[in-house]
Amino acid sequence: MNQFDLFGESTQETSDEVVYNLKDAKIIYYPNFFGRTKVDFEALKNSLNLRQDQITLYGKTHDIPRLQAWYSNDMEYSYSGIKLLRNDWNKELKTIKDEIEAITGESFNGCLCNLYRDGRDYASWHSDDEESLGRNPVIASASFGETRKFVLKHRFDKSCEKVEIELEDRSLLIMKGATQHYWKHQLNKTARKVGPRINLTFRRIIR
Ligand SMILES: O=C(O)CCC(=O)C(=O)O
Ligand SMILES: [Fe+2]
Repeated sequence: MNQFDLFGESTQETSDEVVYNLKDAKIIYYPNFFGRTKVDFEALKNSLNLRQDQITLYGKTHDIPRLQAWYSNDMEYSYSGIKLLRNDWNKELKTIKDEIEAITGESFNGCLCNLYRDGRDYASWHSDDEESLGRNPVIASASFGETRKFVLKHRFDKSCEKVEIELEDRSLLIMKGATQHYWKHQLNKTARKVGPRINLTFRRIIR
């Protein structure tokens, strides 16, 4: 049990902390991390400058299977050949960022926002291992809306079992240590009829 308070008052409210003991990874899950935050789903969604970005693979251009937006102080961001348009922090993201920073002791200067409109939207296997994040980045991943399944698999050791985590509304997942070097992750598609989900991944760009 990890006791903490998002607004610095003393409180009996607690959040369970689930620590995953994995080879070559440090992953902590906080269900209901944002239980008392004032930001709600619609306000958050409306605050984001979400866009349909495109990716070019083998000479063909496709819509990526979700909407996204990039927020940061002044850093541009790109991955897999997608260059994101930069936005200035807004009130909603600042509130969420402050709450995460208070608990993790980290400081983030960027946030990649994803909107999964329904079960057809997803994120395919990748690691958040862009050079701009440096070695052993801390990624803080906040979820709002529909619960969706997040899966991790070891990149090299096939004897490691896949790890599945149901990322619930108002939860926070921290990935740190060597996780991005040794593991890939994805956000599964689902055939179930599901509502929208917003995922915010706070990052620290170092160059
Ligand atoms: O939606 C998620 O939970 C994962 C998103 C993700 O992996 C990313 O943006 O790098
Ligand atoms: Fe990722």
